[in-house]
Amino acid sequence: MSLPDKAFPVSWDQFHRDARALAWRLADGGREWRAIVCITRGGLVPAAIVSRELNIRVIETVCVASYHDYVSQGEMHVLKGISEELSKEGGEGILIVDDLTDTGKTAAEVRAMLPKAHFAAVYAKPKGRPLVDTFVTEVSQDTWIYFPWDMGFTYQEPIAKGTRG
Ligand SMILES: O=P(O)(O)OC[C@H]1O[C@H](OP(=O)(O)OP(=O)(O)O)[C@H](O)[C@@H]1O
Ligand code: HPA
Ligand SMILES: [Mg+2]
Repeated sequence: MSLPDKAFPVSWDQFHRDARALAWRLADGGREWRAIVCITRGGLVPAAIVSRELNIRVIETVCVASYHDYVSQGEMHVLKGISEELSKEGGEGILIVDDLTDTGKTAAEVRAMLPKAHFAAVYAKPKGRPLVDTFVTEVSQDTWIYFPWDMGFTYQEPIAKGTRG
């Protein structure tokens, strides 16, 4: 599979703001969460921010891998599941956190483990959106989101160089 046409680069500042906006939305409902289950690895970063804002002290991971070579999604591997203590009662009172949902396959896999949990992601693409209870920004399906932890500073050609023959 090739890279989607459009790029949505996200800086650390922007990600922090968007993750905080997610926390505000979650706080609006006035619900109390007994724990966060974050989907590694991308969910670790928003989970740190949301847990700080909502004062949630119990953080569990569920370790899922499916994108094996950057943009191509393959078979889903659950490398580490969720503790029995947190899975009880179908995950009632649990907040699942991820950085984004794209096709929705990762979200569907984790939702099946915790059917009563609330699923939150910072960004959502249209295919994954129905699987998310709370998100901040929708990004089109033909857009790749570039997260700050995947990026580095590189030289950029001047705009004029690319536009003049
Ligand atoms: O909706 P989907 O099409 O399933 O894709 C969304 C998932 O893909 C990315 O994780 P990835 O599997 O690349 O692992 P990572 O979080 O370790 O980077 C992202 O962090 C989501 O968890
Ligand atoms: N960006 C980064 N990681 C991803 C994406 C994306 O758009 N979709 C699935 N994993
Ligand atoms: Mg992930």
